[in-house]
Amino acid sequence: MKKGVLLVNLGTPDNPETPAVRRYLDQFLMDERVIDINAFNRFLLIKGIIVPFRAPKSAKSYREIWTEEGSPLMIYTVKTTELLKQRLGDEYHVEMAMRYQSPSIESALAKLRAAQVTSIQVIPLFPQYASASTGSVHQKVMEIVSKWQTIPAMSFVNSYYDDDLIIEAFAQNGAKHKPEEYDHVLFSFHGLPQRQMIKADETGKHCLKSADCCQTITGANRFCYSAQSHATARLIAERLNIPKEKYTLTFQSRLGRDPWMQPYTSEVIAELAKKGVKRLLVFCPAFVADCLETIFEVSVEYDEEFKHAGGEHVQLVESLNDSPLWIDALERMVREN
Ligand SMILES: C=CC1=C(C)c2cc3[nH]c(cc4nc(cc5[nH]c(cc1n2)c(C)c5CCC(=O)O)C(CCC(=O)O)=C4C)c(C)c3C=C
Ligand SMILES: [Fe+2]
Ligand SMILES: [Fe+2]
Repeated sequence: MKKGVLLVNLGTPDNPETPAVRRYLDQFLMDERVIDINAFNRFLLIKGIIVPFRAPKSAKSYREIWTEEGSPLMIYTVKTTELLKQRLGDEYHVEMAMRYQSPSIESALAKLRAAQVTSIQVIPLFPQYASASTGSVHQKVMEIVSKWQTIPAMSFVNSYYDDDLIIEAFAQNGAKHKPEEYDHVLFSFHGLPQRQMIKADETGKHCLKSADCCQTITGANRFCYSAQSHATARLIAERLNIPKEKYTLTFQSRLGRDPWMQPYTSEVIAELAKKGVKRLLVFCPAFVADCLETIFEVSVEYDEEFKHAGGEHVQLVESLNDSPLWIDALERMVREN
């Protein structure tokens, strides 16, 4: 009998045309953990404003990154799954799913059930915990499995923001670009609304109560996406000997008008260019696979904004994708569970 492993990434549209992007955004943004406002307002905002306006614009961006094999996020997630299967051998049954669109978590769990696995280890493909990403995956898996007559031993990976192999994998990808030859380094993480950051502090006494609340991990902020992001950036910078004054942590991909985690990548890029920074190296360690947010938002949009403000070049550090160290990290996570 085999042990089950379920890798879950965010999801991507089935194709880069507006109807498919609309279906994707609709399912994604109607998730109560992603747009965490009351159900009626969420319905009006998403169905009435965000999806109709955003779908054609996002579809255009998706067409820029789409390859003959499909969406980069899907390609790398499939490759990662295949490589992990090879590493783990016959003792394990590995399946892959996407939180939104396909392949669904329902279908992957059905395959694990049909394979009569004795246990299921759920690994969301997000190094830092956020309710909107990891939490949503956990909730969806629990909703489905809780309806089964017999429930196997379940385990859920929360985060791996400080895993030494993950840090090494990002650092090695960065080292290829010789960070010492850049004027400045950014660690640009996917952002979240500030209210989601505050909700992660169950004590109500820590988050945003001091300017350095995210600089150390404590009981109150152990599940804070921002504090975990700061730890990831600090560890990569230390590993590459990048001095504190030469790097900045920022948050990208803001959606809507509410305040999100700060500082915003686009504002810092413009400020750096105005200060005379010409060459900028950008790590995106919230993503384990290159996707729209890295290939398009950083390499195309931020590069344009940076040049417009007087800079010369934004260089993206490629994500973990199918790198052997990333597979080493996953293999160890599974075997040590
Ligand atoms: C790192 C994990 C992610 C978190 C946390 C997250 C939160 C979050 N995202 C949105 C809105 C959008 N995100 C979009 C794309 C996107 N987001 C992530 C990861 C996280 N999001 C990835 C990997 C991707 C790329 C997917 C791909 O197909 O390549 C998009 C769609 C693109 C666009 O229209 O800009 C939206 C919208 C919110 C609102 C949110 C938390 C509140
Ligand atoms: Fe996102
Ligand atoms: Fe904080």
